[in-house]
Amino acid sequence: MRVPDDTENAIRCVDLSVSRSGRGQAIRAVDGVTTTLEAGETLCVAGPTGSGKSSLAAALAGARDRTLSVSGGDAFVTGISVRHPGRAHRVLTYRTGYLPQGGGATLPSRLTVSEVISEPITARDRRVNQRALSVRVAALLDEMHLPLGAAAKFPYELSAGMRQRVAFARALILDPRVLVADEPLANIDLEVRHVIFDAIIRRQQEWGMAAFLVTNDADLARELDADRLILRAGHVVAAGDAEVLRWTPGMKSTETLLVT
Ligand SMILES: Nc1ncnc2c1ncn2[C@@H]1O[C@H](COP(=O)(O)OP(=O)(O)OP(=O)(O)O)[C@@H](O)[C@H]1O
Repeated sequence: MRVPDDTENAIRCVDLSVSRSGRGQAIRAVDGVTTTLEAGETLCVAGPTGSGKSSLAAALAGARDRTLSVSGGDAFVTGISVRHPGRAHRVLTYRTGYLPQGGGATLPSRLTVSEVISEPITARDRRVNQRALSVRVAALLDEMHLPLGAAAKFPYELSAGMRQRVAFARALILDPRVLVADEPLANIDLEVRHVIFDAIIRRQQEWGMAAFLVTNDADLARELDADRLILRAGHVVAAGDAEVLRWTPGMKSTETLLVT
């Protein structure tokens, strides 16, 4: 099987629609989104609650979620279709580091922090060199400003902010080409904000990691010199770079928010 590989466009959404089906009827959580994120760049997605940000992120990350389906258009992540990834799904989730919404609060409770962080590797290959893995986990703990002793602890023994940094480390363990992080700053104290910021910048500079971030934090978008995408009711209402947001005709900037 030859897996597509687009090294320029980390993410390319083409009229992408994503449906959610809960107990009731399916709804279109994301409706006709077209956007591109190039390698090495950052895109911050903002919008009010229920506007489809998390559904978009989950679809792009190839999350296994029965309530979620790509119902129109497509998106290509490093060239791999998220609508019909087929056997390339494994490569898609290998190239993409995913921090789901509430990632810190939903860590596997029976695993130690070290096991949680290394799970994306151990789940793929059980014969991994344990010593090399421990070194890698230790380096990530250090980068996340977490004590080395946290490795042997269980998630419930850590604060919410520490757990979020553990979830972030887990998203980074495979040296992803694309980071999809849903509210990466959730529960993160002001003093350690820069840890998240620095980790993203370092990887962008080292290997051109692209970052797709769900955040309503305008400061983060500014600090990362990110492009912006503003959603409302599943639609893109504005998009642009850090300086200029272009509003979709018919949308009033005052309606939307948050991103000034
Ligand atoms: N697991 C789910 N099952 C069914 N419907 C869902 C599910 N998750 C989200 N939805 C619905 O999909 C729509 C988009 O929600 P989504 O969580 O993607 O938006 P959001 O912008 O990320 O919101 P928030 O900022 O509150 O997280 C909403 O109408 C929501 O009710």
